[in-house]
Amino acid sequence: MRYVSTRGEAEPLGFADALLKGLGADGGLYLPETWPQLAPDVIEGFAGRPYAGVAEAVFRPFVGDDIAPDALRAMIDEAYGTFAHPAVAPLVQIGPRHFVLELFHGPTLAFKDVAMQLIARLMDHVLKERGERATIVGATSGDTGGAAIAAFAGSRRTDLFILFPHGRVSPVQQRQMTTSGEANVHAVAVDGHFDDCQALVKAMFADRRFNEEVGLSGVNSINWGRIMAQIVYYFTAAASLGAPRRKIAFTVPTGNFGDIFAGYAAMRMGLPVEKLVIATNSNDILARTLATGRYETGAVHATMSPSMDIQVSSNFERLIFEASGRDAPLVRRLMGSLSQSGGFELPEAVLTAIRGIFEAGATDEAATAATIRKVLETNAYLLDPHTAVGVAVAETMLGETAEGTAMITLGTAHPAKFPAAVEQASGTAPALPPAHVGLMERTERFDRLPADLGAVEDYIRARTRAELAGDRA
Ligand SMILES: Cc1ncc(COP(=O)(O)O)c(C=O)c1O
Ligand SMILES: N[C@@H](CCOP(=O)(O)O)C(=O)O
Repeated sequence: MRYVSTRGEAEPLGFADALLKGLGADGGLYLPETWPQLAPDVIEGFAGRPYAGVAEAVFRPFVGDDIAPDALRAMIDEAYGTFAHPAVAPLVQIGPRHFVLELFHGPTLAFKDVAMQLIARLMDHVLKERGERATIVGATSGDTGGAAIAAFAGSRRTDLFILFPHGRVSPVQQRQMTTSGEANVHAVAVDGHFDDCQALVKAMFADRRFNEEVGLSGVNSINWGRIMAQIVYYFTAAASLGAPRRKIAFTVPTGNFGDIFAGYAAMRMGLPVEKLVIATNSNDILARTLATGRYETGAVHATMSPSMDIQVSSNFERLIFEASGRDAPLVRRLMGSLSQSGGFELPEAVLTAIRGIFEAGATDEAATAATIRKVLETNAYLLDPHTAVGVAVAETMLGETAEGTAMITLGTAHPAKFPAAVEQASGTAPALPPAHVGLMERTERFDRLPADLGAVEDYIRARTRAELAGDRA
């Protein structure tokens, strides 16, 4: 399988190269040249199969010959062996035809673990085969950073630099990033929003000299490997509820559009999905775009679902590429307008194509809190605020789905990652699972930097050299 850039000016790459590069040299995001197809009987056969087996079937056509089948299977088994639930991603019913897909049983209690546990192993494998090292940079609004640190901590082939917005992540999220104690891990609090962190990461990729000097790699959902890993749970969840014979809709709490794009990918691979619902908090740029056709960035609002406090939604670029019939010049024009004027107008045909598959809704803080309360009262089930955004939007969409359709809302984080918000909404304080007790007492180590490219690059250069010197010693 070859991977092409959404901006059409970077050379197509094989799986292993696309995984290590992360972002195209033209600033574009990689996508498979064609979508592999899974036949209806194969999808039906996923019901009741162990998660790792489904993952292997989904990954194989994407990975091709770049990784030997036995090695791939071993990495999949190891990655999902770190999950605390035997099903990896179990479903919980919260209404007559409404289910929450729990994606938070991994090491850092958020859905990011599903992909990060796998891609850390894949990257390490490829680097080892090539005798190379990589400097990995990541931007986080809270969860990607912790998941990346848990997955890469202690790796001798990577230095990991995670940029998070200072004062804008939950205390649990911050401790997961700042207490690893591993020398190859660097948590950096940036004076700014998540969008500033993400812009810094993209600017580092665009700086060719720096990129080559440190051997840059990325683990945000700009990396195709992240999306690929997230496709699996759309298949396992849908098949366990009767797909492809039963109709399924998904609602996805959305920020950077990576998770829901994985649902789109599953659909393109043959999974019948009635609709994909984008759920946002008051940072509702995607809901506004679907309503008006204009993608317009604005001020970031701080909410109780901080990991979705995002304006520039990276993976929307992948959707535009797809919905425009893979029109790379159009993507270049729209992304140019985004960086120059903070917005762009979607052509009518692209908007119509998107509306044919996606719907979108936004909730405010009061509705999110009310949803946490209501689901606790009716189901004795505690939602985290991000999942609650999804459940609140899904409830408004259920009436518009066909009779019998099952609605699956993605449960993206464990409520104990956001105890203050959950307690304020419901009166119940969620406790960290036993494996995480003691996290809040560990010593923190992080540095604070301005949202300035030069300062961040100098910081990384200095630490990467120190790491290399340490390795030689
Ligand atoms: C808990 C949680 N929910 C939802 C999201 C949104 O996911 P995505 O950025 O893939 O749209 C994030 C962060 O990305 C998150 O951390
Ligand atoms: N919400 C995310 C933001 C980064 O998203 P990614 O999926 O592109 O890594 C986070 O928690 O960091």
